[in-house]
Amino acid sequence: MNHLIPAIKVSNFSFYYDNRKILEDISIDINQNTITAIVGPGSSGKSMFLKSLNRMMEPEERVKIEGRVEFFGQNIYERRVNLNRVRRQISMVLPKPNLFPMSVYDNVAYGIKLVGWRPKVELDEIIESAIKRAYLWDELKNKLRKSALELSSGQQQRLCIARALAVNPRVLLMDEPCFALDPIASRKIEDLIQNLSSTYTIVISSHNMQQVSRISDFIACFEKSEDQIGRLVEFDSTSKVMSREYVRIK
Ligand SMILES: Nc1ncnc2c1ncn2[C@@H]1O[C@H](COP(=O)(O)OP(=O)(O)OP(=O)(O)O)[C@@H](O)[C@H]1O
Repeated sequence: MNHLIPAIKVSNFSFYYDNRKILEDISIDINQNTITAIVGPGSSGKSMFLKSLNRMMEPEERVKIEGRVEFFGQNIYERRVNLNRVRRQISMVLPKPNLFPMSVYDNVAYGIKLVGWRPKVELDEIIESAIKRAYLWDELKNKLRKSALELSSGQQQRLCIARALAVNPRVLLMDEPCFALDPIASRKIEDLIQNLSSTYTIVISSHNMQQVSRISDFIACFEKSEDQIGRLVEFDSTSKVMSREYVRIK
């Protein structure tokens, strides 16, 4: 892969919760328009790491951080950073669809309205475009006023992706996006993620190595050592990590 440009550059990042060290000394470049998969055993800090990339875990009394997370050169943990802007540009999708009990349309509109008022015509256009980018338009164009909770789990998760896309992010963080889905719905999400990577930078956490080998360009392997601290132990292109994995399994 030529001309890799880091969208997010993490340097010597450590994360503490209630004075307990959860992640230690993570350094990694998340390259623009690539899919980076975070893998590792349970409780190795994958979710905390993802949430650290858009400052969802805000440093306060219980949360402390060390090191830097730079988004196109700007440290997002600097005080003067506009947090709403960071979270808009680095958008997150959670493991289980977290839609509100409102219509399909209103769910996607929700995030846009938080950002500011827009005329109805413009809102309609943004919502249509986001649903199209999530490859859901054909399925949902006649159901925009129906409750989002009536959709299948796979459709709900893709609608969450549409909602994340509607605010025009540059990076999509996806924490086990296929967690609650059957294999067919999972494959649709995988296809969608691959298509989106030409426009967006994507970071996904997953327990499913087959899925990771199918869709990612880079793999970051986290481990939890005896001291219960999560560390990055390997980061390389997917082909290299998978070939080493193959040798280990053999
Ligand atoms: N809300 C929380 N409060 C306190 N500690 C937490 C919280 N969420 C996670 N932790 C702790 O942080 C550590 C890392 O958890 P995290 O959820 O990031 O791991 P993970 O690798 O994503 O796990 P899994 O694969 O099981 O989802 C664990 O030791 C966990 O107990």
